[in-house]
Amino acid sequence: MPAFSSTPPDATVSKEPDRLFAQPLAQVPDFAFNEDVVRVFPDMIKRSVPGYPTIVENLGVLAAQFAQPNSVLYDLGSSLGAVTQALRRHVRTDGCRVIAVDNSAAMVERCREYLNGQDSMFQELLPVEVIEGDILALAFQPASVVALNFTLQFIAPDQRTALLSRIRQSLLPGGALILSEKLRFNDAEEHALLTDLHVAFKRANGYSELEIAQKRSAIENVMKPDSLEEHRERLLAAGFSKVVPWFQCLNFASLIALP
Ligand SMILES: C[S@@+](CC[C@H](N)C(=O)[O-])C[C@H]1O[C@@H](n2cnc3c(N)ncnc32)[C@H](O)[C@@H]1O
Ligand SMILES: O=C(O)C(=O)C[C@]1(C(=O)O)C=C[C@@H](O)C=C1
Repeated sequence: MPAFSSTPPDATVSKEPDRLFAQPLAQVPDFAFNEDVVRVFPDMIKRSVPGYPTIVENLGVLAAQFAQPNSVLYDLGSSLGAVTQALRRHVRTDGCRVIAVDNSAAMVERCREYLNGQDSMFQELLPVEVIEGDILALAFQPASVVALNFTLQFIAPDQRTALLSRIRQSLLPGGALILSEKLRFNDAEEHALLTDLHVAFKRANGYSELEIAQKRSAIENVMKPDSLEEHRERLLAAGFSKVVPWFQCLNFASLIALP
C-alpha cells in the first residue's frame, strides 16, 4: 500500500444514493442514525457537508503529526469508519491503535464490515477496535489523537463541556483533539449568507427543494450547531490551551485543539 494516499479506496463502501427525503412525508420524523440512513450515509454526507472528503483525508495527515508512540487514537461518533480508515492510511507511529465508538448499532455493524474490507486490501494497518457505546459513558484511555468529526453537534448542549473536559484529561502531551462541526454565526447577515450558500451546495449536488426542506426539519431538533466563538470558549473552559481552525468551507469547519 502507498504510505500516503490522496484518493482513498472506497470500493467496499455503499454507493446507494440518498433519496430518504425525496418523497413528501406527512410528518417528518426526527433524524436518527438508523438502518435507512446507514445504507445511504456515504452519499448523504458527501453531498451534504461541503469539504467532507478533504476534511476526512487531511484528518489522517494531521493525526500523523500528533500521534504519540504506544497510544490510542479515538474516532468518536465513527459512523461507517471513514475517519478510522483515514487514520489507518496515514498514521505509522509505533504501537498506536484506533478505537472507534458509535452508539448506533446499524452504523457499528456496517463499520466493522468496511474495516474488515480495509484489512483484507492492505497490510500493516493499525489495529482497530469498534465499540458500540455512548461516548458520554466512555472510560477514556491515554490518547494522542481524538477525532470528533461532526459528532459533538449531536450531543446535548449541556453535556458538551463535560465530554470535552474528559477528552482533555485523556490527552497526552503532544496530542490533539480534532473537532469538525457545522457552524452557526452570531452575525445575522453572515449566518444567512452561509446558510443560503449551503443550500446552493446541496442543490448543486442534486438535492431538490423538498429534500432540502424535509432534511432541515428532520435535523433541527437533534443537531444543535454552535458558533466558532462558542466552540473556542468551551474548549478553553474544558482545559485546552490553544484552538486553531485549520479548515472552513461555507458553514462547516474543523479545529485543532491542543492540550
Ligand atoms: C454525522 S455522524 C459522524 C460522521 C463520521 N464521524 C464521519 O466522519 O464519517 C455522527 C455520528 O455520531 C454518532 N453519535 C451521536 N451521539 C453519540 C453518542 N452519544 N455516542 C456515540 N456515538 C454517537 C451517531 O450515531 C453518528 O453515527
Ligand atoms: O446540515 C445538514 O443539512 C446536514 O446534512 C449536515 C449533517 C452533518 O453535519 O452531520 C447532518 C446529518 C447527516 O449526518 C449528514 C450531514
